[in-house]
Parts: sequence; structure tokens; C-alpha cells
Amino acid sequence: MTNETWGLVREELIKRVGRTNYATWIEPLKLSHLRNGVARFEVPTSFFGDWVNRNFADHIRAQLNTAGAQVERVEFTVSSRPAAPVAAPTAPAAAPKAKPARTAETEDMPGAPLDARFTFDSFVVGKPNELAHAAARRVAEGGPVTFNPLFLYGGVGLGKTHLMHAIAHELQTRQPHLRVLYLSAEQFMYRFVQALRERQIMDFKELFRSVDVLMVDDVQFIAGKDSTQEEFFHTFNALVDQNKQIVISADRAPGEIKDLEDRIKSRLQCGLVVDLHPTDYELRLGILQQKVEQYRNQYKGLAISGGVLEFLAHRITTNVRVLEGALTRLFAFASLVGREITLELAQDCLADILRASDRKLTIEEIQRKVAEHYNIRLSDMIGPKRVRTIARPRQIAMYLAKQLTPRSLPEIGRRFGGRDHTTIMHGVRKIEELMATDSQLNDDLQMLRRLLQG
Ligand SMILES: Nc1ncnc2c1ncn2[C@@H]1O[C@H](COP(=O)(O)OP(=O)(O)OP(=O)(O)O)[C@@H](O)[C@H]1O
Repeated sequence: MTNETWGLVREELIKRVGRTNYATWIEPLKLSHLRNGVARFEVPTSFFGDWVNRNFADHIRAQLNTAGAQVERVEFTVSSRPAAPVAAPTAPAAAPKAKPARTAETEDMPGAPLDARFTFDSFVVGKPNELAHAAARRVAEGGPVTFNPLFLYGGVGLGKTHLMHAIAHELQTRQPHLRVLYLSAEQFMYRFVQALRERQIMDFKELFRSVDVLMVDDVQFIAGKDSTQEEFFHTFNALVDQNKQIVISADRAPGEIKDLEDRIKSRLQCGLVVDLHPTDYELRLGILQQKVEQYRNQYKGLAISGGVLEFLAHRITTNVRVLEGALTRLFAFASLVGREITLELAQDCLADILRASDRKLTIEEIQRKVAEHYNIRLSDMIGPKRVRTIARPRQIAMYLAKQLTPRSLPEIGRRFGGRDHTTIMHGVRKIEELMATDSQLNDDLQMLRRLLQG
């Protein structure tokens, strides 16, 4: 095959698998044989070959055929040449060519590249996520490691994955020599089990310990999975010891992840732990405005009446994914029927989403969640006991009832065992006062809010 043909195949492959996958998994391949319908490539390790075989062999074969090479089978054999060492962080551009992979980056779903839309540019920053965004930016600069790991957590659809992908994209642009490995904890486990089964554990360890930046999404997944935790712990330590950056995400704070070993929890807390708070109205509006800008190109000529975005930002408070989904549906529907997007159209077309978001939080739900959280009886919420271990959670429930429901103080009082509205007011004030100094209380409140608001 001529260099020109391989050049075309390469370009097509970049389009199919994404630039980062290409650089990680395909660029290091050495074509050693192309005869009798077999294309054989040399790979640095058998684990590497196995990964490429599972994820990219079909693409490679298809593209070789398109280029006229008539390939029926693609094979991978381990190169007899010794594997090139990983460049030290202080000598970044020393020998990028010699490394088996310049940028190692995988994706959540096998075969799908990192989401190209998840960049810093497309991430709307507001009060609820400004800290997480700033921390992610800092890591993405790729400077000396200042906190390790960066632990991002928050409820469903609040942008954790988006920020992690943004870090990977940015690092790749700024420092293409770095090996950035992004994967979900589930994928980590899957690869680990596979390596055990196929007796390739050394390759597995080598791959994970030779990256410059490791990003593991949804780490709560490994809770309760003992040997995966063990391996994760060792990988984590090995990378930290080498001063390699680690970024982790989870749906809750390290300390809140049940069935996660204490030594892992404490390791995860060692760096910077930041959370993505539930969105506020301004952030939701900002995200909608940004999406509309994108849609303007896609749906040329489609008009949107004033007030529609404000209406959506006000009514759909669950998570950003739902918000985006609503807007996508609205645009698709409006373009289909050829109508302007008005408030009326939005109400019609999104009736189900609006109804679901409309679910009113009850005082009883708040009492139940708070009681569960502090391990007290629900009956004690409304009962007369005044010991601190019961009175404090009760005041927290009062505070949340005032904050999260439209109920008046006398109404809340009635649901707390017929207490007077001044008692409720006192409880709410007490919590507000404590919030100024008690960080544990603030954490608890944040978590309860998240649990209650979904
Ligand atoms: N601040 C933001 N600006 C722009 N888009 C956002 C923002 N936050 C979230 N999104 C979008 O919302 C969707 C969900 O975000 P993402 O997948 O990152 O959430 P997540 O926190 O990882 O959720 P999960 O817990 O379900 O994995 C994505 O399409 C993402 O682009």
C-alpha cells in the first residue's frame, strides 16, 4: 500500500474514531504485513492489541477496504521491540514519537469518541458551578499538580462529565504529548476483570500506571466491588506517587459513598473536593440561551417568542439534561409544524416534562428525608422531644420546609405536630445562624436539598 493510501485511510479513521482515540490507539500501530486478505499490525502490548481489536478493528478493516486493500482480517501481534519508556513530565516533548501512545483517552461507551461538544467554551458558568469550573480549568492548564485528586461531585446531569471531557480536550490541545486517560469506573472494572480473566494483569497495570492524567467518571460505581477497589487504590497511589494528575467524579461526596473502603475515601479527600450545586434560574437561562444560539444555525428562520426561555428556566428545575431535551424537542417540533416557538406551543409540546417538573415537594417528604439522614424516627420530627440529637434535625426540616415549599409558617407549624409559627421561625433562624459557621451543617443541607430536589 502506498503512503498516500495509508494517509487517506488515516484521515478517514481520525474522522471515524476521533482524534484522541486515533492518537492513542491507532497511530502507534505498525503495519507489518498486508497479504492474502490479512493486515497485520504490531502493537506494544497484548492488552493494547486486544483493546484495538475489540474497539477499532472493524473501522480499520473497513477503511483499508475502501482504500482498495481488500482486507478480510486484521490481526495484531506484540512487537518484539522493547516498549518505549514514558517520557518524564519534565521532558514533555522529548521523544513523543518513541512512545506507544501520545495521548491515551478513551470514552464512556466503547467505540464512541469523547463528546466533542463538551468543551469549556460550551460550558456555561454560574454561581452553582463556578468553583468546579475554576478547578477544572486549573487542571486543564496542565501545570504542576497542585491538588490531587480533583474530585468533582454533584447530582444527575449537572455537568460532571462535561467538565471532565473539557479538561481532556483542553489538555490535548495545550499539551498534546500528555497521555490523558478518561474512562468511567464501570469501564475500569470491566477492563480489570477482563485482564484478570485473560491473565493480562501486568499489561493492565502498565497501561494505567503509565498515563500522565487519569480521569475516572462515576467512581461510586466501584463501591462494594472489592477487588476492583483494591486495584483502583493501587493505581491511584502509584500515579499520585509519580505526581500524575487524577480527576475523579461521583454523584456524591467521598465520605457519602457507601461501601467504599475508608482508605479510598480518605485518599479521595486528599486533594480538592468540589461540588456542582443544583442549577439556579440564571444558570438555566444562560444554558438555554447558549443552546438557542446553536439551534439558530441548525433551524434557520425559526423564531422564538420573548419569554419562552424564561418560562422554561423557571419551570424545569430538575437537571440540565432535561432542560436541554425540552429545548431540543421544542425546536424539532416547531420546525416540523412550521410555527414560531411561542409560550403556548411550549406548553403544549412539553406538557409531560412540565408536569413531571411540577411535582410539589411536601413537608412530609422533607421530614422523612431529614429523619432518615440523621437516623431518627419520623415520629420524633413531630413529637415533643427536645434533646439536641432530635431538636436539631427537626429545625433543619423546618428550615428546608420554609425554603423549598411555598407553605406559610403557621402551615408548617401545623405539620410539625401543631407547633406555633414562632417556634418555626425560631428554628429557621437558628439554622440560618449556624450556617454561617458550621460547615458540616452546610454540607448536610446541600446534600438534603439535592436528595429532595432530584
Ligand atoms: N453549565 C453547563 N453548561 C452547558 N451545558 C451543561 C452545563 N451543565 C450541564 N450541561 C449539559 O447537561 C448535560 C448533562 O451533563 P453531564 O453529562 O456532564 O452531567 P453529569 O453530571 O455527568 O450527569 P450524570 O450524573 O448523569 O453522569 C450535557 O449535555 C451537558 O453538556
